[in-house]
Amino acid sequence: MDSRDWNEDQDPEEEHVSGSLDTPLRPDAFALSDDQKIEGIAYHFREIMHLLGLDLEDDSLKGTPKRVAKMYVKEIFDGLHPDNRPAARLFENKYGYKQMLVERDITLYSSCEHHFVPIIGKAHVAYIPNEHVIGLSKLNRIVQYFGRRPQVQERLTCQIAQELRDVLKTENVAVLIEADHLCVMSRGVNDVSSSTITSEYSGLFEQDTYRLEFLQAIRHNK
Ligand SMILES: Nc1nc2c(ncn2[C@@H]2O[C@H](COP(=O)(O)OP(=O)(O)OP(=O)(O)O)[C@@H](O)[C@H]2O)c(=O)[nH]1
Ligand SMILES: [Zn+2]
Repeated sequence: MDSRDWNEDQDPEEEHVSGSLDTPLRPDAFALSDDQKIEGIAYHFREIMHLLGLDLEDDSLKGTPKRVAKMYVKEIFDGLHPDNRPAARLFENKYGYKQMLVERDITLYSSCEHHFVPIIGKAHVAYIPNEHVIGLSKLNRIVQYFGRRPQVQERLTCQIAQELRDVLKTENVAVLIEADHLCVMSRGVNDVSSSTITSEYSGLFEQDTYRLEFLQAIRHNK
């Protein structure tokens, strides 16, 4: 493949207005293999470095285009590919557990889709089970999967909540994310003290009692 073909048929003026929670993807987003994507991204990243005036013969810099491309495709953006959606390990709720389960302080790494710099934070999730409970680590994996995309924090929050509702077959779900955006901290307004909180509550969590119990649980010191 000539990596310069990448993106050729996309009209840069075209507006992508999506009414759904889905990350806006091209219809042919999965037409290329990972290796083809890495080759194309490395080519273009080399061009970016070249335009910045960097010496691509330097032994520390010459591997960077490929390194960045691999990092995008295989690591920080691998949540774009549905093949990487975590399998949800469910167990029968034999114990009849009917209270809320809160998994708090889940490490969150994501990337700002406006500037392609990191979003770093914590996600707190809760649900009230019906017939099934989920393996705890799968809650972390769901957060990780949706974090590993270019994101805005609002969509990230809603995507995680929707996935939990789908997987757990219950509306009784809460998600709260508190995060620092490097695009706000290290450039632009250069504000290192502000942080961003987003939340989504559905089912019983729309009621104050449940919401407050959740908020209290995530604020409680370990
Ligand atoms: N709502 C929302 N905005 C975000 C998020 N991440 C970054 N942004 C904002 O996206 C906006 C992009 O605005 P622009 O004016 O196009 O970009 P900019 O010129 O770099 O703006 P500044 O960051 O103010 O310098 C900025 O205000 C960012 O702070 C997010 O998760 N949610
Ligand atoms: Zn940003």
